[in-house]
Amino acid sequence: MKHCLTIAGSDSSGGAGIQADLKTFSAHGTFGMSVITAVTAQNTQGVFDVQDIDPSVIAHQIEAIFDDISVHGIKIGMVSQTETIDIITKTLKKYPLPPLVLDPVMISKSGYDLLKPDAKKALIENLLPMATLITPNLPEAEEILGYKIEDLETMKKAAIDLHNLGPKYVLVKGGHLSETATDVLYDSVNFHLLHQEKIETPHTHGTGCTLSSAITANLAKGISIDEAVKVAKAYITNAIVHGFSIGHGVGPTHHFYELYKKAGMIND
Ligand SMILES: Nc1ncnc2c1ncn2[C@@H]1O[C@H](COP(=O)(O)OP(=O)(O)OP(=O)(O)O)[C@@H](O)[C@H]1O
Ligand SMILES: Cc1ncc(COP(=O)(O)O)c(N)n1
Repeated sequence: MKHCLTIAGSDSSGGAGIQADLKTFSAHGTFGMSVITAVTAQNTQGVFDVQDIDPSVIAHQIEAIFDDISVHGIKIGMVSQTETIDIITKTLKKYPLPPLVLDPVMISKSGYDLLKPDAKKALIENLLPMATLITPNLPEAEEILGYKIEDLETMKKAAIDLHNLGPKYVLVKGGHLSETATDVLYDSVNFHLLHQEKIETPHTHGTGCTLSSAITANLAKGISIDEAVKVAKAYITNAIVHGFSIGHGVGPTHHFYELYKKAGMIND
């Protein structure tokens, strides 16, 4: 069995962050482990509070895992502040690393800053070059590059410019496009377009977390980058199709729909 590690923030409502990552790892038949960078108080309606975890505790979590257990894939999500990024970078550099997927989480769907604006520089300089793959959404790619991205042509240009910042591969996600949800994968030579019609649903909490964890699990299994992203795209699309309401706002995606249906837990 492959072991996948998420280094990210906790989402008390279970739709995004560490909780979405662990569900995704399990759904892919891998063993999930976590390093918690921050604890958020959030639900389907918003983020209400954040407690950053002390950098030494972040370092100790990483060391506790790597000193004892083989890690076959790493996903990094919410990293919150410069001190957090610095300690993650410094501690990970002590170990040989498996494929590392960086989701450069900046602002929640509900509009809360999950990365302090002054930490953008550390994210770009320290974490981007360590990544096998980065998975920015359009606002994140715009924030890193400083120009507007609104169609496939500018997504391709952004992928090349982001690749020049150090990651081996780049996936620019099109969930924020107005017409389609087409993503662009750039492997330093070719573009792979992952076409998908927009699914009409309000329940998209944690889509980016889920996609990056699904890719991580696929890479941990030794699947090639283009196939890992293609299979993960099918996974997130299915998870969005079966997204559901659990509160009064933006509900989560469904990781175990087929399993629950087979077990007679879903009747539709
Ligand atoms: N309404 C939708 N229909 C189909 N696919 C979608 C939809 N919304 C997002 N996606 C897909 O979900 C994946 C995640 O993309 P998205 O742009 O939502 O990430 P994100 O904004 O980083 O998510 P999060 O804010 O939850 O981290 C991408 O493959 C994107 O194309
Ligand atoms: C801990 C954590 N990590 C990531 C997200 C982004 O997810 P979304 O944009 O769907 O709110 C989040 N809300 N919380």
